[in-house]
Amino acid sequence: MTSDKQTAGVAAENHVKIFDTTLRDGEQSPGCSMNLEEKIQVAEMLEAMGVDIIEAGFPIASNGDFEAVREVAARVKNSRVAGLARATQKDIDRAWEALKGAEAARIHTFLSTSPLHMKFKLQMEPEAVHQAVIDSVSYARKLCEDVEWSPEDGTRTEHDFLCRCVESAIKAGARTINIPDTVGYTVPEEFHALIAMLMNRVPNIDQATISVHCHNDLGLAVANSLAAVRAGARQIECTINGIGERAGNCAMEEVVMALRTRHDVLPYDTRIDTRKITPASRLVSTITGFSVQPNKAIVGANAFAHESGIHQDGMLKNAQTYEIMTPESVGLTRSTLVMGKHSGRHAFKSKLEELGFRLSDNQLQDAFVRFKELADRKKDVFDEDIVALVDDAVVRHNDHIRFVEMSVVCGSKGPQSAELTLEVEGQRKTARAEGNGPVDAAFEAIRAIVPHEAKLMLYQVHAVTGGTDAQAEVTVRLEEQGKTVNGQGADHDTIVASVRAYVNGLNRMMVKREKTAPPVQAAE
Ligand SMILES: CC(=O)SCCNC(=O)CCNC(=O)[C@H](O)C(C)(C)COP(=O)(O)OP(=O)(O)OC[C@H]1O[C@@H](n2cnc3c(N)ncnc32)[C@H](O)[C@@H]1OP(=O)(O)O
Ligand SMILES: CC(C)C(=O)C(=O)O
Repeated sequence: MTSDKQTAGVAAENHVKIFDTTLRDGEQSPGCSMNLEEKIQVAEMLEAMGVDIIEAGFPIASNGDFEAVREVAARVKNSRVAGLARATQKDIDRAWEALKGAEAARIHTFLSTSPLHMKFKLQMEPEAVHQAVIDSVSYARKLCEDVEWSPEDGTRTEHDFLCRCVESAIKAGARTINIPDTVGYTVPEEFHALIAMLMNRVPNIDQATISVHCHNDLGLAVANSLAAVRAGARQIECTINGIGERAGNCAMEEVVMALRTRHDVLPYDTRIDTRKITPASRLVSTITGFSVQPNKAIVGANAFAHESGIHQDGMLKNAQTYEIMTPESVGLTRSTLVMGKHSGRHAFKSKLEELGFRLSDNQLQDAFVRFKELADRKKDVFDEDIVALVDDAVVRHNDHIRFVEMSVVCGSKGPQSAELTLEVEGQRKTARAEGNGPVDAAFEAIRAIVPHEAKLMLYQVHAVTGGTDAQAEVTVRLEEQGKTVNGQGADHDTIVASVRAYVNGLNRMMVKREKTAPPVQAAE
C-alpha cells in the first residue's frame, strides 16, 4: 500500500501525486460511456501504473456510477480511491456509502466560487457559499479522514474570496485543496501566479497539498499544470489520452513524460510506471471508442515515426537526434514475434503481453478465434491487426447484442441488400433489408432486428494497415435524446466492421440509458 504520506497528507517535497479522473471527468466526454466491467479494467490498469489517487466516479449521479465506485473501491489496494460529491449531505453520504469499503478512500467535494457561477448557476450569495464550504467539508471529515475540496471555476474567482474559502476549507479539515481551471481559461504565467499567491497568502496552506485540475479549452492544460507545480502544487489531476468534458483534461501521459524528460528544469517525481502508458492509452481508447489522433504527443501513432529522409538519416546515426525519449520508456515495444496462421495460443498470449494487453480468459479466447480467422485470410498479420482485433474482443465482452453473420448484395446494379443475423439477449434473430448501398442496407437490417430511435451522426472508416487485405476499423456515433455514444468495430470486411461498430454503439447506448435511470436517493 502506498504510504499515507504519499496520498493523504502533505506531499513529500518533490513528489507530485497523480490523481487520475479518467473514470469521472473523462467519462463526462460527450459520447463516452463505460460499463462496470470496463471501469474495473481501467481502474486495475491505473493501479498497476502507480496512480496515487483514482477518482472512480460521482456516486450520486446514477446507480451505475455508485456501483462502479463501490466495486473499484473494493478491488483497488495500491491506490487511494476517490468519489466526487457536491456540497450537500446527500451527495457526501452517497459518496461515502460507495467508498467506505476501500483500503484508502477520499471524498472529493466541490462548490463554485466565481462570481458568475455563484450568481447564475448556484444562485447563492458569497456568504452562503462560504458557509456551505465549511459545512460540507466538516461533514465529509466526520465520515472520511481524507477530504479534498475544490472551488469550481477557481481561476475566475476573486482572489480575496478564494483565499478565504481555501483557508476555511483547510480549517474544516480538507487536506487537499484542488484549484480547478474548470473552463480552461487561464494561461501558464497567470496560473503560476495564482498558485504562488495562495501559497503566500493563505496562513494554513502548509496543512494541505495543493492540487490542480486543468481543462484544455485553449490547449494549455498540460502547460498550466506544469506551471502550477513550479509554484508549489504537488498533485495533478489528469486523464488518460486527455479525455474529459469539452476539449478534455490535462493528459496524464504528457504531463508525466514532461516531468520525466525535462527533470533538469522540472525536478519533480511521480510514481508512474511510464512503460504502462501505451497499453493504458490503448485500453482507454478501445473502451471509450475515442481514437487517439495520429499526431498526439506520446501516444499518437506518429509520435515515434520518422518518415523524412534527413530525419531517418539522423535516427540511423543516433536516435537522440530526433527522439527526446525512447519508445520503450512509454511501453511501445518493437515487435519480436512474427504472427501468422501457424501461431498457437502461447505465442498469441506472449504477443499480447508484448503489446501490453492483459485479457481475461474469455476475452483471450474470443481474440484467439478471431486471430485464426484473420490469419487464414491475410498473408501478414501485423501488430496493428492484432491490436484492432483485441480492441474488438475487449469492447464486445458482455454485450446484450452480438454480431453473428451476414451476407450482402452490392455493386452498381442495385438494389443493394443485406441479410443479417444478430444474437439479442442470447436469441438469434435474422432480418433482410435493402438500402442505399450495402452499409445502409446492413444498418437497416439492424434497425429491423433491434428497433431504436438513435440516429447515426458519424460514420468513419480507417484501414488498420496498408494493402487491399487490410482490416477496416469503423467508428460510428449514435445520438438518442441528446445523449451520444461512439461505437467501434474491426474486421477484414468493411461492411462487417460497420455492423460491429453500429452494434457496439447500440450496446453502449443501453449502458447510457441504464446510467440515466433515476439514482437511488440516500436517506436524508
Ligand atoms: C465541473 C464538473 O465537472 S462538476 C461534475 C459534473 N458532472 C456531472 O454533472 C455528471 C453527473 N451529473 C448528474 O448526473 C446530475 O447533474 C446530478 C445527479 C448530479 C444532479 O441532477 P439534478 O438533481 O437533476 O440537477 P441538475 O443537474 O439539473 O442541476 C444541478 C443542481 O446542482 C446544483 N449544484 C451544482 N454544483 C453544486 C455543488 N457543488 N454543490 C451543491 N449544489 C450544486 C445546481 O445549482 C443545481 O441545483 P438546482 O437544481 O437547485 O438548480
Ligand atoms: C469538480 C471539479 C474539480 C471539476 O471537475 C472542474 O472544475 O472541472
